[in-house]
Amino acid sequence: MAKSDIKTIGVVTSGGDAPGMNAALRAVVRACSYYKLRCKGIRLGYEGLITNNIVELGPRSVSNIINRGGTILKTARCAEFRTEEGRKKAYENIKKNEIDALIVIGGDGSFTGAHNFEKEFGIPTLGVPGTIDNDIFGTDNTIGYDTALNTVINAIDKIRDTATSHNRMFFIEVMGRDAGFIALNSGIASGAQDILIPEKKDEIEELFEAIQRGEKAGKLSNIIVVAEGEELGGVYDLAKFTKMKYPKYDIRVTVLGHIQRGGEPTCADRVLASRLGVAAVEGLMEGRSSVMAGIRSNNVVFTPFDEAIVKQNVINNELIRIADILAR
Ligand SMILES: Nc1ncnc2c1ncn2[C@@H]1O[C@H](COP(=O)(O)OP(=O)(O)O)[C@@H](O)[C@H]1O
Ligand SMILES: O=P(O)(O)OC[C@H]1O[C@](O)(COP(=O)(O)O)[C@@H](O)[C@@H]1O
Ligand SMILES: [Mg+2]
Repeated sequence: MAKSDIKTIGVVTSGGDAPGMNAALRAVVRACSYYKLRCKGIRLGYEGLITNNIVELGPRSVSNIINRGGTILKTARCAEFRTEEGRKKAYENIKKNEIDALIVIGGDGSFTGAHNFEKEFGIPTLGVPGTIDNDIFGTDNTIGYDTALNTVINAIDKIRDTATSHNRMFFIEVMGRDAGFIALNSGIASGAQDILIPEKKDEIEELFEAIQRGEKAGKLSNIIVVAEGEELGGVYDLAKFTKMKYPKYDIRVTVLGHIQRGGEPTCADRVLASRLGVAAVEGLMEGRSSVMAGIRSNNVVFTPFDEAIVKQNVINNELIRIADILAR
């Protein structure tokens, strides 16, 4: 579709919410207004496309949301959009609402859906990476990741107070689905004795060695950060095995859970979201589609959905190395 053909842009937040999605939505709406395009918000993720839950958005519709977590459009995981039938209903509503192009703020699953939709119905789609997991190729950071990291280290700092007071060992599970970005970075920032992530093959003996090293170094309490996708086992099993091996340790488990998805976005996430929201509108106006807007080395880049979905955002081995050096 040529630049001049786009008159109305639809915008949807989809998949797990992430702090900064509202800031991205605001940027999309304000950029549309700046370029004199209409903007329509699809509520409840792809479900809103299927049920025609679509609202007109103007610059004042997004007042006072830059600082708010969650998404005012709401979001969902929508099974029906995975079916051709569901996407056909979505297309009918896109036509009914005269939407010419779609901006999808979400994760890899949402981009897969957008990509399929564009291939089937020719509606240009453009992705904005919003997920706390940071598991998307084509951007240094995803929207929400920095906020989630800060939430995690604030929580672990509190746990450290009580761990130290009681000479206890804590196993702390953090989110990330199959990725260990949150675990590795929060583990370093909170001074963890060991960090277990799915990207690194871990043996239980290595965990025990890390614990022994801590003991030899005179540590009386320990924080072990475990990514939810860790293949060696979940936090409860790891705590159980450790207790069997070292009965003298007083061990507790904390699963941080959905607290990691909420809260006001950090400055870094607000700026990232603002840049990517504007880039998404401008990208569509330049005729780009089936791509994701991202920021790499401080520059806006567009990565084809095919690549963004299939390729992995790789863990920096340097971080694994320094985590090991510092836990001594
Ligand atoms: N293969 C697919 N085909 C069509 N739609 C999909 C596909 N995968 C995911 N989706 C849509 O995207 C939504 C969000 O995907 P999900 O993986 O839950 O979250 P995220 O986008 O955060 O990774 C799903 O609920 C579904 O509606
Ligand atoms: O809220 P739900 O549906 O239980 O999903 C939990 C998952 O969502 C996340 O918080 C975010 O993942 P997505 O951004 O891919 O949706 C993961 O870290 C976690 O595994
Ligand atoms: Mg995902």
